[in-house]
Amino acid sequence: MPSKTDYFSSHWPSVVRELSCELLRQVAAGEPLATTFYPAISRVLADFRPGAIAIVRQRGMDWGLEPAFAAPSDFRIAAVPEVVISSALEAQFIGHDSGWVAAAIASKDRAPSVLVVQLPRAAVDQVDALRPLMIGLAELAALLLQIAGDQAARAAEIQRLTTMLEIAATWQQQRDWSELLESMAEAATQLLDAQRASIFLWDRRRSLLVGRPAMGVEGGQLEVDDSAGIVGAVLGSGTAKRWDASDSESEVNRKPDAQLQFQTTSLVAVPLDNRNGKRMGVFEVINKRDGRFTDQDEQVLKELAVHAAAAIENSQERERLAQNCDKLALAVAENVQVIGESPAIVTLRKTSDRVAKTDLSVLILGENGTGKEVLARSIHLSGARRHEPFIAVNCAAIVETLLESELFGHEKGAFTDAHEARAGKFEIANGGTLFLDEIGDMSLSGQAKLLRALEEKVVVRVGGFTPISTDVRVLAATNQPLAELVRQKRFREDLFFRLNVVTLKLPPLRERGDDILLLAQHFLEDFAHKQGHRVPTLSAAAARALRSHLWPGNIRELRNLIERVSYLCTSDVIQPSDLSFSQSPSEQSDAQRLANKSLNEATRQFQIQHIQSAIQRAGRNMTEAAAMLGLHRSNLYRKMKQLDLETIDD
Ligand SMILES: Nc1ncnc2c1ncn2[C@@H]1O[C@H](COP(=O)(O)OP(=O)(O)OP(=O)(O)O)[C@@H](O)[C@H]1O
Repeated sequence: MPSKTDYFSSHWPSVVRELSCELLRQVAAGEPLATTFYPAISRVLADFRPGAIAIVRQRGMDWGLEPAFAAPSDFRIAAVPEVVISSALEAQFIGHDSGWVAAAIASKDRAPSVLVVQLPRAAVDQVDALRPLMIGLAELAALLLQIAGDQAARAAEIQRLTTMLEIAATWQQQRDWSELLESMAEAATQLLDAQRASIFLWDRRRSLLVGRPAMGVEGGQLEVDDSAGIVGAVLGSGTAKRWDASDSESEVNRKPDAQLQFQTTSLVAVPLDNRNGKRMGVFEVINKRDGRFTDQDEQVLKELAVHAAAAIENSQERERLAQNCDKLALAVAENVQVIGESPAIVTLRKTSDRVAKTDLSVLILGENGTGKEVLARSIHLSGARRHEPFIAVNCAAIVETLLESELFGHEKGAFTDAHEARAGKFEIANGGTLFLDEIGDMSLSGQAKLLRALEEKVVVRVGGFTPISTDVRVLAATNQPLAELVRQKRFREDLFFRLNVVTLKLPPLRERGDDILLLAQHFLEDFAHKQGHRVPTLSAAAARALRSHLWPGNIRELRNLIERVSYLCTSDVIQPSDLSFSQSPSEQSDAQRLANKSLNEATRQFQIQHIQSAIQRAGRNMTEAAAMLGLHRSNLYRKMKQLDLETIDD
């Protein structure tokens, strides 16, 4: 091969120099020479009236046309006498009496090739004149072929890297573990033009390599001894290895072949190491379709292995995170339980467990502080949405003008204080649960907008135009008699039915019997734990006092009371005198508190309160309490049983 400075100097005839300038300019401009090369040579040789022109190249034992240039379609390689080609290779140039002249194309790393030209008989005399021209053209062809070869190699490298990046990107997004391994095997078989590929992950504990995918094996997974065969050797040494039938048979482990009913004839295996260099396994590709695996195949597999190891590690990390997340959700769910063993609560828990598994809308009814939000959270945490957000909105706490923006969000400048765009609760809760507390307090116009969002599953931010799809489960709660509000036209009937697919009613604490003590115990343990104290016990009298209190503030009141006791009581046993029941505002007016009740219920509640008050005033002496109430002691007991009150022995 001449060096670049030779082209335009010494021995090239000027026409070849001119042609080289023209063709190199084309190459520099990125124009392919495939179709222009032969016409250009024909021009240079025009005076010799050439017939056929071509570059032939050795292919195994035969000769074929040089694929880089498009030879004329009527060129018949068989017409070129073999001796012309072989002589040219030996002597650089030959003019043969058959009319063919040929010049060898020098090349270090390409198969031998020769420029052959057929001349009319008359021109054979001019062979001497042709010699410098042919040698110059052959040297130019060598240079161009080298450039074309370099360009093709660069294009192939770019293509390979692009494919590799695409593969790596898909792997990073792959969520399913077995699909990930299958996709790795497929990419490797394609890129290396092989029959099969497997990823062997190292199970150190069992000293096994677990190979996936493994076609034909039950469970699609193959287990081999981690020191056996080539895969074992690569795992142990950390260096890549190639093998084919000409190598020692003893190196391969034939057991997998027997299991897979397959015959390994060649293989390449490289180690799979994680980012910190820790060995994870081996990536193996089997049976090159055409010949044996090359250096380049090994290199490609090594690069694939880097991406594969990263994707496998990410996927394992994701799986670990998901498991941790599950554990966390479980731990949270354990903390958010509807505590209680009273029949009403047991039934409620059964129903709520069932609805948790669905996406049905649930309306939770109950007085203030009965645990409506706790129930809503437990439904969320027991359902498929538990890893997604739980967003609670207190509809009564938001002024009407802001409700829409709170729920649906707003765009910047939508109103005076909208200094920047903000997502609404529907958007934030996307994928999860939206808990609409105090729904009975929502204005009629707010109700209309909410209904539209629920029906269309789409929201539009205030001041915006783009519909935003939402996938939200809605749980609503109220302490108001919602059906009554519908009758009074203060709550939309259509929204009522939309929210009220399932109704769960939380009973007031005073109707939950011994649940009061279970809850009290729960809070005692909780606060003692927070303070790092021993859990105090309730004296029998204190337990009775808790049981007989009316709990207008329900569980919230109980929790606050236990919190106070936990912090203030210094003894290990809690006495009735430690229980400072706070005066509820509702207790100030029985008439007000009982206003919504039926006459029967109001009478029942009045009787309960009146009896409890008498018992307390009588210092828990039942005979005295009965006397204060103008009843016989046994009548008082009967009455208390009727009212489901716990009786006290004197
Ligand atoms: N099962 C429970 N376990 C522990 N705490 C509970 C439980 N149920 C209710 N509570 C506590 O009682 C208080 C009131 O509960 P929650 O807020 O769920 O009631 P609510 O009915 O939604 O009240 P409101 O009607 O005032 O919104 C909270 O402090 C809550 O932590």
